[in-house]
Amino acid sequence: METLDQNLVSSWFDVQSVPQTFVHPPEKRPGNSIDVPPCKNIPVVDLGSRDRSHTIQQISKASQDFGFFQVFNHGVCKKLIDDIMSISKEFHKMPRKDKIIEGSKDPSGRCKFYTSSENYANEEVHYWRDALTHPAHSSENYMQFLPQKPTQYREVFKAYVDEVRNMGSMILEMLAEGLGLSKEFFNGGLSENPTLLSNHYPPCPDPTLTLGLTKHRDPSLITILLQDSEGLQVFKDGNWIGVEPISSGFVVNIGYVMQMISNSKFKGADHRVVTNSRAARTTIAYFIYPSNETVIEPANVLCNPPLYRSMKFTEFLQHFKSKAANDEEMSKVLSLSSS
Ligand SMILES: O=C(O)CCC(=O)C(=O)O
Ligand SMILES: [Fe+2]
Repeated sequence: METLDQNLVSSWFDVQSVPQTFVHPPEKRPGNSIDVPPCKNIPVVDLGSRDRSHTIQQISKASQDFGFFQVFNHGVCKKLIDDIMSISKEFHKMPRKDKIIEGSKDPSGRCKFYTSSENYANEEVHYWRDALTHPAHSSENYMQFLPQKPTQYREVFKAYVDEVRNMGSMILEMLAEGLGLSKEFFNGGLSENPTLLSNHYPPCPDPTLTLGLTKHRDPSLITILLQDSEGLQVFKDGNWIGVEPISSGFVVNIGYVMQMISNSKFKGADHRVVTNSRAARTTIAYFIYPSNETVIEPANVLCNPPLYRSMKFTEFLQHFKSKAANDEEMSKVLSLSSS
């Protein structure tokens, strides 16, 4: 039987050609669109601006038009951004056995190191990435389950998530206000379960055939992403457009949960990751998820009429896991008309 350490893309990526099990069918592979020009229209927002209502306007419009924006002047210090990026790269550079050991200290499996998608055994075609994920609260109780190597991992992680949490709250407050809801609307259960995901995409001999991640919409409220180089693409009006990395900036995208709560005023954006043949790419995603029992439904004031039915986040996730590949199907099961 194949084992994780052999399957890790980082264990064998330096091959002459792409293995057949990583070649996507023509309609899904990127082909020539690996090199789409970066899009200058995705708004880049100054979160520290004194003109708060202008900022709210900017991020609300971006959330309607693209489901994506970038932020700078966000309060997360540059050193922490550099440190979390370096420590993640170091993690993915460790010997494969160490990565597996360090990523499996949590008996409940919430800290997990894997390759391709979490569903390797059942996927038709594999993805060109390795990933480490774990809860992103900095509680002392959970620290024991995080990697101990690289030696600074826990310390850097804790400092990083403490600051990212504040930025996340600030963004959620502004999105709430932009929707006409109270500033605190997303506090509590709706944002109780932040999760970190460190993605590593090794160089690939033929990026036209492969994907780091297929077209998807995040099952989060919002996602806050740090990227070290290009590779992220957004599907907009039938075309793929590149999200250009900005120095010390974050990419923010709207997830399905926000789409449901906002009654589709804000749109979850479809995105994917393409690979490149030059250098490995590392990204760190901070997903803001509700707790499992939290009910998600369109906010009352936005219901004229409600487009989605209420459900607990766990139920939503079950639908997402079985229907994620198909947005139309997903809309059907979430919409009121299906209940
Ligand atoms: O790595 C990226 O650029 C995006 C990752 C992503 O979309 C995800 O992890 O959901
Ligand atoms: Fe994503």
